[in-house]
Amino acid sequence: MSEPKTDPAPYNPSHPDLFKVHFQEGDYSSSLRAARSFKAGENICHIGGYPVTSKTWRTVQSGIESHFELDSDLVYVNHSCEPNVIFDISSENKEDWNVRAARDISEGTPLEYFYPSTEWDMDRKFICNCKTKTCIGKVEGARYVTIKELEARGFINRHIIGLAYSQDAMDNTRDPLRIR
Ligand SMILES: C[S@@+](CC[C@H](N)C(=O)[O-])C[C@H]1O[C@@H](n2cnc3c(N)ncnc32)[C@H](O)[C@@H]1O
Repeated sequence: MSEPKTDPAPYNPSHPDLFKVHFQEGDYSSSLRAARSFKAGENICHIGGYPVTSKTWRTVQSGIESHFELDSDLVYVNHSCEPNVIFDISSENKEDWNVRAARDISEGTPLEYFYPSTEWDMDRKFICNCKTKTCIGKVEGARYVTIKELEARGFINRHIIGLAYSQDAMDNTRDPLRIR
């Protein structure tokens, strides 16, 4: 005899006054949309979560070998190569981890951040559909992006900058004539 069907738990928005999930049919096509407007530089909310032992498609990298699972609707923030929000997790104090508006954002706009600003080598890579002028094409993590391309995004977390410069130094030691 088959198990009786139970209804899935109803969606309970984590920050209804700030943003809401826009559920969309199809694999991973949902997004998070602003529930009000934000000014450039404005702190949108705190980034909270719990540490996990290995990275997945939904974790965020907070250090060279540390990853955490988001505890809110922020898990629905998609990637853009020209992002409108910043995930700032550079502080050693987790209380200071915040999502900030990278520019003015109007109500209803999808909130998107640049995934390589937190991720070095992503668990699941994908072809970007952001359709911006500066699109990097395949989103794999900062390991596969040049320092110039990273710095062009304006904000990259400290652990990623450290990893990128270490990789660059190692590459230049192997090939001193290489221009990155
Ligand atoms: C943490 S989830 C973000 C929420 C996701 N869209 C969903 O519906 O659950 C990350 C996944 O969303 C998709 N995604 C995010 N940004 C994307 C982009 N710019 N282009 C294509 N797929 C994207 C990818 O499948 C990625 O692995």
